[in-house]
Amino acid sequence: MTVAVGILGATGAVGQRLVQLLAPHPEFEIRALTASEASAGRSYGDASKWRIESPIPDAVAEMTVTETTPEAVPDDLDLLFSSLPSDIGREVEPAFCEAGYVVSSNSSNARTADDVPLTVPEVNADHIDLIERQRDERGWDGALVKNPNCSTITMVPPLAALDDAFGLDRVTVATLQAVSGAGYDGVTSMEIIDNAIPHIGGEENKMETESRKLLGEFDGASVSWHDTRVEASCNRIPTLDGHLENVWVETTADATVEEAAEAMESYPSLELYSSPDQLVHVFEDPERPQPRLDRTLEGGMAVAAGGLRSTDGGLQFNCLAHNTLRGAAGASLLNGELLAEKGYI
Ligand SMILES: NC(=O)C1=CN([C@@H]2O[C@H](COP(=O)(O)OP(=O)(O)OC[C@H]3O[C@@H](n4cnc5c(N)ncnc54)[C@H](OP(=O)(O)O)[C@@H]3O)[C@@H](O)[C@H]2O)C=CC1
Ligand SMILES: N[C@@H](CC(=O)OP(=O)(O)O)C(=O)O
Repeated sequence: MTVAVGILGATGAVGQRLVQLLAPHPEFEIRALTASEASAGRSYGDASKWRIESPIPDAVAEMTVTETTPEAVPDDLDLLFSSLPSDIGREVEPAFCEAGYVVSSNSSNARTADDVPLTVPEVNADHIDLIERQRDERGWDGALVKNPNCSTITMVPPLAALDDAFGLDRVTVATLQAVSGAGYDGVTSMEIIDNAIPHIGGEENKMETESRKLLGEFDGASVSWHDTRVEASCNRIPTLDGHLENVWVETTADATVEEAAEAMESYPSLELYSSPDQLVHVFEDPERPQPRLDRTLEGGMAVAAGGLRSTDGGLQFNCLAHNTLRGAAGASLLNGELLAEKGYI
């Protein structure tokens, strides 16, 4: 089976990661690349200012970038990936869905909308069937599916493992986020070198809401959000890739460190092409995980955890994931693979 795909916002930090992951994909084939008016009409190699460690794929470099409108892309595409700024995504993604395209989006708009599936396939693949309600209510032939914020994705797999085994009552998290999370033009070197910035606009609220939707129950019509309390504090630090997070949890049932580690390590992955063999890897070395050493675990698609210890009433641990792979492009790709497996494309 060949799935013809396009990438909206293909020239950006996440768009380039999508190209990197899609170019060698056995089933998905890149047929369209879009960006802003400034890039439209140029070759992808020229417009993208490729910044990824592996070379730009030759065939993709020669493709012409188009504007980001339904009229500008081929109408026989099976799937679109969207890595647009959220204000642009908010405007154009519904237009693509209305025109019949299925969109797997990484942008933050509409993530918490009642009829939009927000999925991490290993955690809540069943929520994808919200598409039925979305199509009924919006009259779309296409569909819109979201992956969560990169910081949220990093903590949710270990939290899901703890929730399944012991129940979750309260989560507190502090993040140390890489500069690539702000996009290529997001943080200047003068702002971030020799520094840390204790604010990332809107990020705390995303972690506090998206995590509860992801961990919620889907009854076939709507998602009841998990009732755990989640509190976040987000910080930018001068790493390039990989978000590291310090997490404190209060569990409903008591959990020892050994039981918690076992719950995380045995939390199941999926058989999708881009799924890691093991979703959460737990380090015993208290100095791990570290961004530079551990962000490429299982091709950047696994979550690394460590520093597990008991606290008064719960547990503390650290976790890490590659923000533009597992946290963004890889997350959208997994959702695309889930859409294919479930027959939505
Ligand atoms: N970086 C990360 O770790 C993560 C990012 N995200 C989200 O993913 C999305 C993309 O992020 P990122 O790749 O970092 O952003 P970038 O700024 O690096 O890239 C933005 C992309 O959108 C295109 N674009 C900008 N304006 C327009 C427009 N008016 N019309 C059409 N296309 C436009 C750009 O094209 P051009 O080159 O022509 O300007 C570029 O392709 C954002 O919503 C971001 O919040 C989510 C999780 C993690
Ligand atoms: N805000 C995140 C990345 C991001 O763009 O998140 P979102 O997809 O929720 O907008 C960061 O700076 O690391």
